[in-house]
Amino acid sequence: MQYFIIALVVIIIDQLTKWWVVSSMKLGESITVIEGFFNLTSHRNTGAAWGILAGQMFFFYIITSIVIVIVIYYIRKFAKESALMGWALAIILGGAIGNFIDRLFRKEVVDFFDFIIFNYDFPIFNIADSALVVGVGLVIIATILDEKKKGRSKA
Ligand SMILES: CCC[C@@H]1OC(=O)[C@@H](C)C[C@H](C)CCCCC(=O)CCC[C@@H](CC)/C=C/C=C(\COC)CC[C@@H](O)[C@@H](O)C[C@H](O)CNC1=O
Repeated sequence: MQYFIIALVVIIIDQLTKWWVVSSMKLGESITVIEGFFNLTSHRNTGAAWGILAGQMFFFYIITSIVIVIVIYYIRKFAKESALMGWALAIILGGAIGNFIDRLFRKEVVDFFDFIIFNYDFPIFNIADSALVVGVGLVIIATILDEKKKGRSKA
């Protein structure tokens, strides 16, 4: 159950930051945080990463609903065995719902983290995207650790 609270915290932080960007920055406005490396830029994306499938909201509703159902199923199934897996899935759940809320009510996703890495202006993203990427990374780590643990117990 506490994993759903973690997802809720991610959603609240995500929605609060997006609300701040929408209410206090003009579209396209950019605030330099670290010169040449990190800006806060008010951006909108009607697609997924890199703007793929722009405008295909119905597709995103379907995909995100499937992601949410699968993650909830795995939280119920695996979170008892592995707290790390529970946290990872909860963070993914929060990220998926965070962007889902934007797609439902705004018909676009609010992005603002603008990093320029080695002169490449990485696509502008948000807390929900970060949660999704970090969550997927943690699922991979939890799975590897779990396989190692199983391997040791068999040996
Ligand atoms: C992170 C998943 C994207 C997120 O998926 C979601 O919502 C999920 C729940 C629903 C999608 C419809 C389905 C998954 C699509 C998978 C995908 O796209 C491949 C991703 C690979 C990954 C390997 C590293 C890149 C990551 C890139 C970015 C994030 O870097 C932190 C740049 C984000 C910016 O383009 C920003 O404008 C995006 C905008 O905010 C909308 N966000 C989404 O669609």
